[in-house]
Amino acid sequence: MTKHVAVLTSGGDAPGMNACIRAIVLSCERAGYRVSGFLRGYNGLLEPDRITLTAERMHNLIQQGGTILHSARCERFCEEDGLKLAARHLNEAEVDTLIVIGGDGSFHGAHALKAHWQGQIIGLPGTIDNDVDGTDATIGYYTAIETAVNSIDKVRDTADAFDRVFVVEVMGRHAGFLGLSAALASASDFVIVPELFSEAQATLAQIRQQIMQRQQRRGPVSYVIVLSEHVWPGGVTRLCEEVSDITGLEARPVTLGHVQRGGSPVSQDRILAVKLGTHAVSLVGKDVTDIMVGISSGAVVNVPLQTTWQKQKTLGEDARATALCLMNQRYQD
Ligand SMILES: Nc1ncnc2c1ncn2[C@@H]1O[C@H](COP(=O)(O)OP(=O)(O)O)[C@@H](O)[C@H]1O
Ligand SMILES: O=P(O)(O)OC[C@H]1O[C@](O)(COP(=O)(O)O)[C@@H](O)[C@@H]1O
Repeated sequence: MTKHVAVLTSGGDAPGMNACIRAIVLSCERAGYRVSGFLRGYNGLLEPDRITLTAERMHNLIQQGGTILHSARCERFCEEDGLKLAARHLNEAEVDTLIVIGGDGSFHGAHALKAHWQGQIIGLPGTIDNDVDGTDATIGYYTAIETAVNSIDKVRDTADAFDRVFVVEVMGRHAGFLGLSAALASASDFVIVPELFSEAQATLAQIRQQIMQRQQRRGPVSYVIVLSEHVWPGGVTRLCEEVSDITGLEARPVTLGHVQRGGSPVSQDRILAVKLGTHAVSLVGKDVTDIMVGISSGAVVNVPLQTTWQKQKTLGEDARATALCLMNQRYQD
C-alpha cells in the first residue's frame, strides 16, 4: 500500500521550516508516498487538523520565512490523554511516518508519543537557538544570526555617532549560540551569554575597566554589548542602568525579540533544510524510528531522539576562546 507521511512544525518557528517541508513533499512525491501536514504543531494531531500537501503547493516556497503549517506550543500533548488521542488520530488517518520539525521540546513530545503509537517517528531540528545536541546546526540558526548582525550593525552606527553604550538583547532561550555568533560577526565589544556568565558585579567591573581603557586610548568611544535573554538579573534595561551608574555614560537598551525568528532563510539554512528533509524521507519504511536527523561535520546523521536533550550542547572551545580574545578579555594582560 502507498505509504502515508505526515509532517508538522512545532515550538518556536524558524526560517527554513518551509524549505524543509518542500524537500519532504518533493521527495515523497518522487518516492510515490502520500503527504499530509498537521497544522499548529501538536494541536493539529489532537483536533485533528490536517491538510494534503502537494508538489504544486511547494512552488516559490523555499525562500519564505515562517511555516505554512503554522506552529504552536501545546500543553495537552504533554499529558497521557493527549498523547493517546494523537495516536488515535494518526491511526485513523493511516499515517505510517510522522516527521516533526522543531526543537528539543518538540522532540520530547515526539519521543513521548512513541509509547502510544506504533508508526515511525523522525525529528528534524528547527530552532533559531541551535540548542539541540547531536547536530552541529539547526534550521533557522544561520538566518537568525544574520538578522541579529544586520541590526547590531545599525545600532553601531548610532552608537558611534553619540559615543554611547548600547546593550542589544538577543534570543537563544537558555543557550548562547545565537548571542555569541551575533556578537563575533558584528564585532561587538562585550558578550554576555549563559555559558560565559557567572556573576553580575564581576562582569560590570570588567565592562567598566574596558570602557575606561578605551577612553584613555581613544577619547570618547561607543561600546556595544550583546546580551542573551534570561541571563542578566533585571534584564537589559537594568544592565543599561548599571553600566551608566559605573561609567557615567549614556546606555540604551535594544531588544531584538521576535524579529530574529522571521525573514527569508539564508542559503545555509535552506541547504541544511533540504538535506535533512530529503534524508528523512529516504528513511521512510526502514527499521529506524524515534530518531533525529541532524548534521555532523558536514554529514547527515541519525541520532536517537533522547540524546538531543540528555546532554547540554556546548559552545565549542574555539568560539569561546575567540570571544574572550576579541571581546571580553581584549584588554587584559
Ligand atoms: N515532555 C513532553 N511531553 C510531551 N510533549 C512535549 C514535552 N515537552 C514538550 N512537548 C511538546 O513540544 C512543544 C514544543 O516545545 P517547546 O519547548 O516549546 O519548543 P521547541 O520544540 O522549539 O523546543 C510543547 O508545546 C509540547 O506540545
Ligand atoms: O515565542 P515565545 O513563546 O515568546 O518564545 C520565545 C522563545 O522562542 C525562541 O525564539 C525559540 O525557542 P524554541 O525553538 O525552543 O521554541 C527562543 O529563542 C525564545 O526564548
